[in-house]
Amino acid sequence: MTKEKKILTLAGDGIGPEIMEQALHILDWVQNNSALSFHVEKDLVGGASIDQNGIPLTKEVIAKAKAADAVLFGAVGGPKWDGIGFDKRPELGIIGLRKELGLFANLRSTIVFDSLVEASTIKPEVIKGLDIMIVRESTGGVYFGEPRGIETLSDGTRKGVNTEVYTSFEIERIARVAFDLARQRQGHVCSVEKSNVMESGLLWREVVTELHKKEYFDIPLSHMLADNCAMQLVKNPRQFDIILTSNLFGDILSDLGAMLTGSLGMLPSATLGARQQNGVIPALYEPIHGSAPDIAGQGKANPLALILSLAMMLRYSFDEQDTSEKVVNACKAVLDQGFRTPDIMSAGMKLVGTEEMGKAVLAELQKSV
Ligand SMILES: NC(=O)c1ccc[n+]([C@@H]2O[C@H](COP(=O)([O-])OP(=O)(O)OC[C@H]3O[C@@H](n4cnc5c(N)ncnc54)[C@H](O)[C@@H]3O)[C@@H](O)[C@H]2O)c1
Ligand SMILES: CC(C)[C@H](C(=O)O)[C@@H](O)C(=O)O
Ligand SMILES: [Mg+2]
Repeated sequence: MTKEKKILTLAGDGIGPEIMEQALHILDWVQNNSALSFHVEKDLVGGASIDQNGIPLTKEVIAKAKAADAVLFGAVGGPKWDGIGFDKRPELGIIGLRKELGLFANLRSTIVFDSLVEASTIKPEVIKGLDIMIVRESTGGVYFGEPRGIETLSDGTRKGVNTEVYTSFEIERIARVAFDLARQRQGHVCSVEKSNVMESGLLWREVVTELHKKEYFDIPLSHMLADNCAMQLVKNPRQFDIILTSNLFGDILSDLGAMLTGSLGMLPSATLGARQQNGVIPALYEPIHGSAPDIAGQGKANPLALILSLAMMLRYSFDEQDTSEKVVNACKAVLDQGFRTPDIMSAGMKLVGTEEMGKAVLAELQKSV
């Protein structure tokens, strides 16, 4: 009998709760159809937590996240909380969890499913078969660097400051993740920075090159400046296998990657920390998109990015490759059958809402047993 796995679900704001509801049905199915058994606890994060507790991430939630085997996360933020200061914004819910749990490796899987080739705004022949993993550093860089803030100068004008900081330890740690993944995928790594204008970028390039020379010389490695990378991702995205990059560049390039796959609603992610003494790797799984305030509450959101994040959870946290593949294949099958939420809709397809899409995936899974 496998030990019960603890999962903390944090649905968050906007479309977060809508897509989480569908993911939880899939989780139930997994529990009933695999050796895994789950203890699922739900809590508040982001704006929902601000409304209830006055802050976006409570100590209790941090403690529950640390005690869990995995966290499944929806999305945070929205116009309701726009005026709140940076020390209390809903987005601190996710940034704080990454920092508190030491989740430094954000893996953003950018895959174009065959039946969605037409949903992308990029020509089919450019993106067909695309499979990129963006390895984004997620506990450092300009998101956390000091000094930061907004100050009023003596002449009454104001100055906003953020600082990009990377240590060689942080760069080497995330580079290892990228190289190890490349080895598993028999792939290659493109390391992306701005070493032409930023010292942190130059250090990034030096550290990655050093590590590659010492321990990963069997893996093909290239370097690219981030602005060129954005252009190359649109021009010829299949030249990439693994993109290794910083927190900020990874954030931007992964939204770009999402549109290659058809929609922000299609891109899942896993954010992992270092293995702890008890053998557990802290992990959080979330779609890369936000709370989508423009469609929240309308039952239109695409739940597939979160369901695919759940599939990543089965793979990376619970070593359930078969069940993970079943979930991915069920998502592929519903797309092959023509089910489309509005974000991926095209002529001749079957327009469905969040719930119908979730049910269609579940129905496919039920067929697979
Ligand atoms: N991890 C997170 O929680 C996360 C990530 C990104 C943005 N945000 C926050 O979300 C809020 C809104 O940000 P934004 O509008 O810039 O980005 P967003 O990702 O919420 O939305 C951008 C666009 O993509 C669409 N979209 C996103 N997810 C979708 C889905 N699953 N199905 C269909 N369409 C989808 C939205 O409708 C919108 O048009 C902000 O407060 C932002 O800080 C949170
Ligand atoms: C909400 C925000 C803090 C977050 C980020 O910038 O990391 C989001 O855009 C993401 O991509 O996960
Ligand atoms: Mg983002």
